[in-house]
Amino acid sequence: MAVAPAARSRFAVVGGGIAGVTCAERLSVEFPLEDILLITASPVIKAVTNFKQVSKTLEEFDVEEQPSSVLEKRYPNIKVIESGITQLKSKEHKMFTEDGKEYGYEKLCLCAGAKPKLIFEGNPYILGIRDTDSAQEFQKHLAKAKRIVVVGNGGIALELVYEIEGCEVIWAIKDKAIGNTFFDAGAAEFLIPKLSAEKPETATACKRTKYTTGGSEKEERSDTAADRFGSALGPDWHEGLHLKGTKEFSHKVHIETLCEIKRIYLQQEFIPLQQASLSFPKEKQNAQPDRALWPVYVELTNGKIYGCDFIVSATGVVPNVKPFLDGNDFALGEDGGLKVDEHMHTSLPDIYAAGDICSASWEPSRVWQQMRLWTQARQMGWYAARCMAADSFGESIEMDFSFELFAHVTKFFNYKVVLLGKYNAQGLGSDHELMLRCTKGQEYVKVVIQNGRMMGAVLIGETDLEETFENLILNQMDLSAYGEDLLNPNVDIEDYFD
Ligand SMILES: Cc1cc2nc3c(=O)[nH]c(=O)nc-3n(C[C@H](O)[C@H](O)[C@H](O)COP(=O)(O)OP(=O)(O)OC[C@H]3O[C@@H](n4cnc5c(N)ncnc54)[C@H](O)[C@@H]3O)c2cc1C
Ligand SMILES: NC(=O)C1=CN([C@@H]2O[C@H](COP(=O)(O)OP(=O)(O)OC[C@H]3O[C@@H](n4cnc5c(N)ncnc54)[C@H](OP(=O)(O)O)[C@@H]3O)[C@@H](O)[C@H]2O)C=CC1
Repeated sequence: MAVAPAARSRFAVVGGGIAGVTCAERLSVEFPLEDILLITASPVIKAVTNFKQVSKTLEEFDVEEQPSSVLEKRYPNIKVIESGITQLKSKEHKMFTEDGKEYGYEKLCLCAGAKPKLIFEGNPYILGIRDTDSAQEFQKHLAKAKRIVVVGNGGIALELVYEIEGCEVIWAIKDKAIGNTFFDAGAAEFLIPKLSAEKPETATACKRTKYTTGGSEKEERSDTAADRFGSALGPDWHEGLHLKGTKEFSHKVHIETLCEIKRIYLQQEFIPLQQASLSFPKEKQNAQPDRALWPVYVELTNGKIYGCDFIVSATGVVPNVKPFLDGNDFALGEDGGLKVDEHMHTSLPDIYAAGDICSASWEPSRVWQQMRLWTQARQMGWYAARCMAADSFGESIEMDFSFELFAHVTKFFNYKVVLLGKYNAQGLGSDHELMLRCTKGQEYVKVVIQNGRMMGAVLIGETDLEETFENLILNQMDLSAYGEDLLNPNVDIEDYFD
């Protein structure tokens, strides 16, 4: 295809998710007289609205899907190009888009996000959930399903098993307890009863980030890069969806622990093997006492076999670096993300990265770690823009305060969940103690202590402890003298440390 002559911008950003949009907005404020180019494969952008800093590091905001024209109206020097980048030529400071155009840049920030890391990729019975389109596809399949298998033990699986109604769920996890990416076995134990309870009609109010699809009618689209690379969903993504199968019950979740999927059989492969009783002892075919026929069968590494309508692979993400960054010599982290230093700079000159696409490769604070989350996408996008500005002015810049302490507020099983610092004692070895307080059905509080200092905390329920604990982790005060009083419900901990 003939390529149109290059338009050159001083600043360009790739990606219309939270990281890219926040970066472009900040650049637009820093450089009001420059055109800021935002190139994105998605037809809508994700904008942060109603941002509120609730404490030093905890933040709340709403996220809205908007047409790019709304962003351009709010920031007249941002120009949005809706076309996927097919190739980056970093040595020439040039990018090429699907619609045959070429764009030059002086400084570029890559915010192309990540995509689901699917098991058995390519199998038509495996679904992943990332963006609005894949969530709607999932809903469509679920509406006809009697039983599904969910694989994975992180954020998406936790949300799905709780939200799905009227469909049996076989949840296959590698670990002993549910929710390994967010909490420990104690918290899992606290949450489990919710899976057998009726779901409340309306969710209880809870302070956290909210997600809305506002401002745009979804248009009919052809299969362009936009469909393949939508922005990631986020908090409350399931609220607008009807996640109901064909049955009338609320929850019916069966958990298979310490296992992975070994093999997947289509019905036409499975039935002859079963009839010949070749490799499937009857006692292991747990899930078909009714002798129902299923479109697909899953063999787990524990030897059990389940028939189901389809499988959800909620098994994490891989940063979106292929194929458009091929041919450039980026240093990659172990997780496949673009390595960035403390100034969000990749290994290549004039190229920065932020959000799910990047791997934080600086020496982090003792109580911060990267997790691919909405809040970190916003913080990184904002900070990357400030670093790009500082480099342009030849100024130095200090690491943003948001990277001092890991802080995440979310909601699982309709409980408010706050995670602070090394909430799971990540990287602390065995040299730490845990303190717990739990009231069944109400709250679960876990604190991680090392050398008398608080290193992390998990707060489930309306504990009101987040600000005090955030301060205690940040100031690293020696808490040895307080002992058990730290979690004594009869001691007003806030007054104690005022
Ligand atoms: C189902 C689900 C639920 C989630 N829930 C939460 C939650 O409750 N809390 C939380 O904090 N986080 C949550 N997350 C994670 C959060 O959504 C992501 O971490 C965050 O949105 C990442 O933002 P990003 O801007 O880095 O990437 P993305 O949002 O993925 O945006 C990437 C952008 O790059 C564009 N792009 C990709 N390739 C190209 C290309 N070649 N050329 C041009 N543009 C390109 C895409 O179109 C998109 O606009 C959830 C994720 C999912 C999938
Ligand atoms: N409320 C929130 O904050 C939410 C956040 N998110 C974010 O969205 C992104 C995508 O979510 P999700 O897909 O759940 O990713 P997560 O990274 O949260 O979890 C992935 C899970 O899949 C497991 N896993 C990985 N490979 C396999 C495999 N081959 N077989 C079985 N299990 C496997 C992982 O185990 P192991 O860790 O042992 O590898 C982990 O339990 C994440 O960045 C997540 O943080 C999503 C939903 C809600």
